[in-house]
Amino acid sequence: MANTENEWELEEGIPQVGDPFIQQYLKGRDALIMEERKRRHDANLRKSLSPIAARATKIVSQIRAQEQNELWSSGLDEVAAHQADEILYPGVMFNLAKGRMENTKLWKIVEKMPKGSLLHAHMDAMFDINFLIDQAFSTPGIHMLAPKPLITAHDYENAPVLFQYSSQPLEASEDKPSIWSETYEPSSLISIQKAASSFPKGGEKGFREWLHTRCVLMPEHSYHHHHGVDAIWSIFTKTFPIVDSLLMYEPIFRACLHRLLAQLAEDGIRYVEFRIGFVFKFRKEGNDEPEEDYFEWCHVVEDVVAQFKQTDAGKDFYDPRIIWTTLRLFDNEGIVNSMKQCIETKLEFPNLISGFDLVGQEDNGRPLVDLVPVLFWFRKQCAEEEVDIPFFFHAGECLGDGDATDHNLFDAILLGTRRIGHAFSLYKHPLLIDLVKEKKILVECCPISNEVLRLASSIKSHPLPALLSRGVPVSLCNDDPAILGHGRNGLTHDFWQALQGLENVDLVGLSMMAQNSIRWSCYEDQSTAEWKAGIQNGVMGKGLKAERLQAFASDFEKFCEWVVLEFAEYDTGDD
Ligand SMILES: O=c1[nH]cnc2c1ncn2[C@@H]1O[C@H](CO)[C@@H](O)[C@H]1O
Repeated sequence: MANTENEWELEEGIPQVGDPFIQQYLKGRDALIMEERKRRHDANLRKSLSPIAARATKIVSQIRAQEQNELWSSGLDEVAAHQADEILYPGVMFNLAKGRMENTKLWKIVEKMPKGSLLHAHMDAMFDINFLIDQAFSTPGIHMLAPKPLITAHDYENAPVLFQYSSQPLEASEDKPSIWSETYEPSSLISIQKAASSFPKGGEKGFREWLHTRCVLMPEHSYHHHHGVDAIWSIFTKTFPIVDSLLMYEPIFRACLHRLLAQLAEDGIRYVEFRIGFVFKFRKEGNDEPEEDYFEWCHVVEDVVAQFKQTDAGKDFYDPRIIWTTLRLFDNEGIVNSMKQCIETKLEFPNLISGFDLVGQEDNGRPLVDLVPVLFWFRKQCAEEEVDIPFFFHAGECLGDGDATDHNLFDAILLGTRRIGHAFSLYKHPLLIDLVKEKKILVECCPISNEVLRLASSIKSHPLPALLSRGVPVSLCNDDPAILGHGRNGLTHDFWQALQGLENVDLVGLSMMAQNSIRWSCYEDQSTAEWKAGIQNGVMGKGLKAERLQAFASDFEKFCEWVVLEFAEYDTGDD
């Protein structure tokens, strides 16, 4: 067959691959590809791989290729595949891939990989909702309230509801009309037990299911990309008050935080910088009155961390820190009040508070340029109080090209942000890309969040590779795993998506991003000069950061040894 083809081609005068000038073309082509690779984020790391890491990388890429061929094609014929909505290909949307993804060899590998630090995660969006609901039922005194009764289907889906601790006896709820009745007295407290047993759609079981749907984005929400970003944000933002109101009672918060830290450690993460919007009210155990400030909340965080570090799972975990966040849609007064609280809390808990940011939908909130006066005020105030609270701004989490949200990137950089949250629109800014590299700013990239919140419909259409190819430092983050539908804490899903969906991202690429997460961790207060030196010197530097990079290097080497042993059948030996 090949011969006949060949003969035909020769007769026609078609040059053959072996011909010297075609070979020369191919050599030039390879050289161009290699030349471009030198600009990639992981080019240097690739040159300095240990032999075992090089072998593990090849093995992982082999497994990826095999799974792409065997697992990520449905085996159904075209019509059946369409009917079953099972059209599988590498890079298929997160929620459609999730179940299958968690049963792959690639998953087993990524799960085991040491992942460094988690730098972009909203703490209140990280607690497994079913666990939270269990806690609400098992903790004495949890009550439900709503500004108006929930009657219509629309109310069930949208109306605000909250939870609150109260010392009032259970019987106090007994004779009151429940939340689901026209005669419910607005904002009166009904015990969660009564609210659940009187739930018209299936009692406690139905109540638990309903509550769960009010606290997470369902897969269908993420599929409907044509509904746009604002529509999903409107559902997304309604989840937070419910979750926060449950979470911000001391006994529940303690149980949830301890469990969360254990899950992160289990996933190979050794440090986390939590963002949390300080707009909730925190109640200490048994207190009807909420705290006025966040000192008690900070005490609890420190206490739970200390307890966790006593456990076997927590012994290698580094002390987490908190990026203080406020909402970008607040007016100046609201933002300044939060800034004052931030400084007050920093003075009291210097080791806990690491930075400042503004959260909430960027398109729907105030752009950074509007906030320049208050941000300058904050800087001055910090200087007067002799505290260092660097910025870690969200910016460019949008589809805009040249609109106000897109322009947040300019301000984030000009205002000296140390990292940028999302920077989804950065790939459209050649000058800013150069600046980000020059100023050593890291992009906290959250690929699954961007998919679910409808900025990209798949990892394949995500701007991550556009940044990596230009040598922008990136770390992968999970943003809001409990609400977005990751179904578990950790970075395995986001790492897996990048590895499986992007041919250019292999084990070296993942390792680079994990190392970056350590280099850009704000483990301790540092002046700008110290911070930059720490990043610049990396593993060769002195101090905490260098030590932790060394620890990662040794963990990663052990992990590579495991890959080589565990998947020996894929090992084709050294080059
Ligand atoms: O991806 C995000 N971009 C901006 N804000 C966010 C994102 N995820 C959560 N929040 C915001 O953070 C607060 C909870 O800590 C919530 O206000 C939520 O809207």
